[in-house]
Amino acid sequence: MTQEQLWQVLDPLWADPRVLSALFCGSAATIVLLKWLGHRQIQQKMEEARRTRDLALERMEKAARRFKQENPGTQTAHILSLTMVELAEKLKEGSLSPESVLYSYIGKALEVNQEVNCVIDFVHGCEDQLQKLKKQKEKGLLYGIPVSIKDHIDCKGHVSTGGLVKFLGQVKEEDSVIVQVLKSQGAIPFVKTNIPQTMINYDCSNLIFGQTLNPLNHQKTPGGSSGGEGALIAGGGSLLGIGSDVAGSIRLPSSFCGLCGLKPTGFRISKLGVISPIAGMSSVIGMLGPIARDVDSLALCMKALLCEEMFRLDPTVPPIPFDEEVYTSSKPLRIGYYEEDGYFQPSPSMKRAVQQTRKLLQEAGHTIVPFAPPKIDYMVDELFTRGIFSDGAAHLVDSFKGDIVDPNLKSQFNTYRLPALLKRILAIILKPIYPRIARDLSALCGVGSAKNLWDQHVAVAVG
Ligand SMILES: CCCCCCCC/C=C\CCCCCCCC(=O)NCC(=O)O
Repeated sequence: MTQEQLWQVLDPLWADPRVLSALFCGSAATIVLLKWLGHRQIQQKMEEARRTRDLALERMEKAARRFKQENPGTQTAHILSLTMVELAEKLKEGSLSPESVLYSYIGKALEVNQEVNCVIDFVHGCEDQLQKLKKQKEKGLLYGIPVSIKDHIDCKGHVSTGGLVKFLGQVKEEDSVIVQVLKSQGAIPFVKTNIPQTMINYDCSNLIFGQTLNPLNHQKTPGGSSGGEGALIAGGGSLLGIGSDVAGSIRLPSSFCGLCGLKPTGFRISKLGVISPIAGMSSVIGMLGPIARDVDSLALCMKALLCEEMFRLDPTVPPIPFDEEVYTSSKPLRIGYYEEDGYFQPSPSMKRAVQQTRKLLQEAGHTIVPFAPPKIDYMVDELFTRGIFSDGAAHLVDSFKGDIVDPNLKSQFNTYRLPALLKRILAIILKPIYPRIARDLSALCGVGSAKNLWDQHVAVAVG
């Protein structure tokens, strides 16, 4: 049949409004059906992940119960009350067994989880790690210390979800480098903890595992993105956690939960075996780091991590060990501080904390120098925000494909996915009334070209 003959057959049909409306309704119904099927598939995957999580929690419960029955004399309350440094000493000298410590923390983590929903998986290999440790002659710096691990850090046999459905089912075949190093130092990674969807957020909620609450006040968030860590440690269910931080993800939950956290200098710790929805973004350097109840725990963790094993497993990590001399030195220091950075409004409690710290440092003989962070608007808008979103948020928006956006992230996500032209027009309109929002919107357009990205990297390097 020629094209002309085909049109002769079709022409009268096209002119018929019933055919047109049937075609329109059919297409609309197909789109709705496909969307519904996609949605249902996502829901099913999330339900499956929740079932797996519930089974893991049951397994934890059984392990803790069995240990309690077999060891009724275990001084759980005493173990849980010790600082990490005290615990490490007792484990090393043998006055406490790694079993008693691990199972005490498994039991407590379950209790805290019931209250604030912070644990998403039980690292079942922890019981094998325990047996392995007992056979080793050499005791590492973290011998017998249970450690909680943020969701996106790979643990062999477990999924790193990023709070995203697309990663569900992808069971990791290897431990991340940081988990390998922790184990080589005698630590026992025992649970994985909750995060916000994608981790580019300061709350702690995703549609797979739900919202994590702050144990100090259930009306509040524990902060994010290492919010599961913050909640678990603040609740007493772990005494050392590994989080990650690009733009506050260790520091915010530590602050919101009354804990200590450290974002180490860039590249200090290996990130091999860690997932990220913005992998490739290198204007603001992300790092893994510890969260704990006190500074000495952070120092002990860093001392343990900055070891030959880390430098061997990831040769891109500078082989510089922890500087004990600097850490223990009592030489007076010259320390800069500010109460307000001229951009973000500090709460009265934040100001108070800075003032109290300043006073204590002065009393300890240090020289305290107030300073104003230079070119703050340029630093925050052009180097930080435009740096994180140098691709115009394209990678982040892509990571939501095949997923449902958590309601907590909806306004954030909707802003990111606006076309660049619209963001630019809105920025121009809003500039006279809301200059900061206008600058944010402009920064969210990204840098535009590879040439501009190189210029941006230079600007970050020279300030
Ligand atoms: C009209 C509304 C305008 C909204 C403008 C939004 C501007 C957003 C600017 C900055 C937000 C950056 C959020 C970054 C969170 C990063 C948390 C983090 O460190 N994650 C990494 C990790 O967990 O490793």
